[in-house]
Amino acid sequence: MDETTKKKKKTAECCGYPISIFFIVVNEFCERFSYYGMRAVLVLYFRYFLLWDDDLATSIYHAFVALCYLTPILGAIIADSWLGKFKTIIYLSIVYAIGQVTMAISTIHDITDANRDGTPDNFTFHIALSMLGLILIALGTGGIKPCVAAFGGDQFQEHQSRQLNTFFSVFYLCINAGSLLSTLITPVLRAQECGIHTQQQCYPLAFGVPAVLMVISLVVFIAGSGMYVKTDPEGNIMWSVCKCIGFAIKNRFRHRSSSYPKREHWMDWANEKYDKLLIAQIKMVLKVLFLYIPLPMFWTLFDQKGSRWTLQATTMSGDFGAFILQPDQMQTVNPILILTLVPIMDRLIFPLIQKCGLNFSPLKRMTVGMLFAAMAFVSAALVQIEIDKTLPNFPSSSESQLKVVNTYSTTLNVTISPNEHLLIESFGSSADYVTFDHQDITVSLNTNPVITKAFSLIKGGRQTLIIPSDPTVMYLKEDVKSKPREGKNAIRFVNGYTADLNITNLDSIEPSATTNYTLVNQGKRDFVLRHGEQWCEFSRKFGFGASYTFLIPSTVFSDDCESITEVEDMKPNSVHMALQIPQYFLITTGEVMFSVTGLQFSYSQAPKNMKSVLQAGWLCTNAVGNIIVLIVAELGKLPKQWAEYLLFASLLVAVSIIFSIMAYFYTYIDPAEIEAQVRKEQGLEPEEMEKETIEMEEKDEDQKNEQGVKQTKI
Ligand SMILES: N[C@@H](Cc1ccc(O)cc1)C(=O)NCC(=O)O
Repeated sequence: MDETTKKKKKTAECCGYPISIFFIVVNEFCERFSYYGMRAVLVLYFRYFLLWDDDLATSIYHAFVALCYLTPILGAIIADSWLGKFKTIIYLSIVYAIGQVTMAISTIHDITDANRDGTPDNFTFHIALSMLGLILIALGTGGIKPCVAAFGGDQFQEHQSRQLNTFFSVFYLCINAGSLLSTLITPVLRAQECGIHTQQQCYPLAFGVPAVLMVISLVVFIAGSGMYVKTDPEGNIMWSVCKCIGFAIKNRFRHRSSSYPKREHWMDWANEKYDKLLIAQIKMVLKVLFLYIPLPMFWTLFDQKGSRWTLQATTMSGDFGAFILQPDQMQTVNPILILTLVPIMDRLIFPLIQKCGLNFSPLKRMTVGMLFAAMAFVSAALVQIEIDKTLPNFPSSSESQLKVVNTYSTTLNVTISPNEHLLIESFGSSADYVTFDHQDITVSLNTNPVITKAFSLIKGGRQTLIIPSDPTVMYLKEDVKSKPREGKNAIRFVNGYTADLNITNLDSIEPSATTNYTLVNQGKRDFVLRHGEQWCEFSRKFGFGASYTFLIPSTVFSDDCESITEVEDMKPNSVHMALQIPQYFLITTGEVMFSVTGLQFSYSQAPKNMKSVLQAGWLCTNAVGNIIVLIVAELGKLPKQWAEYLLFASLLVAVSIIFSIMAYFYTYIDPAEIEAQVRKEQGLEPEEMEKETIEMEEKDEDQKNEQGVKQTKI
């Protein structure tokens, strides 16, 4: 059907739904698979392929997500004023697919690995290519986002309003089915090994599969081509809207004297020059955009699932008996709950509320959704308080902490000036860290003769004083001072053997030396210790987030590794990750009430020619929410994490109260009805009216030049 045709065509239906919806829903499933699948491994790619540090990786990741929610404005402008939704989706999906392919290519290390050592030789090439890929992806995914939902809505006829509401729920289910599958699959693909010259983590596969899914998404969308209802772009509507608003403000200012009668709405000051229909449409959009002002706060809390809550999970135990859950996998609870909650809400809760005679209007649902999100953060705060009880007492920025490990042959009396006395047996350690509020210390050992040595401790750090078999060379070794990342365990070895030792996956250690920390996953791990022909095997079962120093004695080979002792520098996590389920349940219930409803509301309250614009406005609230997260992260945190969670919860409660007041004064409209009424008032038939709107806009510039601004005194 020609895009210039203005009337909706009668569409083929199945069970009361337009068949074209099938293609849109499958397209959305594939696209969200592609987006979330790529996002799931993106930070790891930055961190371990491009070798960026944690801060840079996290900042670029959040900046990318924010960009993905800002580009919808561009997509909406292109769709509503130039290409129409159908062509915009096709063209921007091509850009998106090219972006995904570019991204996948940028992860092939063999392209620049001339020396075949498994790492790229030209990082600039990989960074440039991946940034280009990400920009194209952000443009594509953000650009099509407001168009796809609105285009789906356009497929419904007026008599299908019940089906239209179900469509938005099914649409949301598809988003979450796609994202759930991809967030489970792409990390597994990434963990495979692949490569031409050397075998490395398979990022090309982890990014390649989302690229393929994006191509499939495009093909599916094109396949439905003949069945879609395609509404026209209305000319440069955004430009007309801006000019009309500008004129209203200017005209109001010109007539600011009290001798001019007031007008019902400030936009009515555009009456002299602009068409009544356009003014009525702008009023509708502004009313909704005004309501959006408090909404970013919801996303600020919601998007912390991926950051703060995942970090919280790294301090918890993911041992569920039958399976082990990694901290970042906990996020998949969100789409799983969406898939169960959306049908329950739609089929059970909302109809039940309606049956009870309660008016649970969209804006009320959104307010309740915000309150649920606030409760989720209260729940997160309670969990945090439980975790804090089990966390070590880390030093403040002005303190230093010290532990002593004795690998000398006898028990030692260790005096740390001025008045710390520790009795430490051979191959043992002090019970816990001793905290100092000064850095310079002197250590004395009761050896014969007494050995005394001065040390300067690291401010805000944790260190261990290693006393080797020759105590005169005792030395400080820096310890981990936060929970190891991703729930892993940090381990190291002190070599009390008389010669160099080789330990599986570690460099050779000299006698009396201590290795740096190595991160090991939860579960049983085996290490082989070797010196020349001699070897023994040492096994240890690890939990989550602990840190150990293993002391290897000189008798290690004669007793088959039995005599290796373990010093627990940091206890394993003991609070179970299942305690996060209530907060996930609350935030997801909030999401269903807030986000699914917001999507429907944005569509239903927008005039026909500005539906994508309003969808973009809705998505922008998400971008602003992400930017707030970035700012809060930069400004620093409250000293206690639970206090920060409570602060966010209180802010959202305050915002939801403001929103409920704003919502109270909002009157729901039927844009089509208002438009018809304005047309009637002007005595125009619908088509005549639309023609006139376009003509007026075209004439607008000429009129301005010929007559100047028409000044009518009212
Ligand atoms: N519930 C989110 C999707 C999601 C899935 C997995 C995660 O780890 C986080 C979020 C959702 O529906 N978002 C809307 C969208 O359009 O993507």
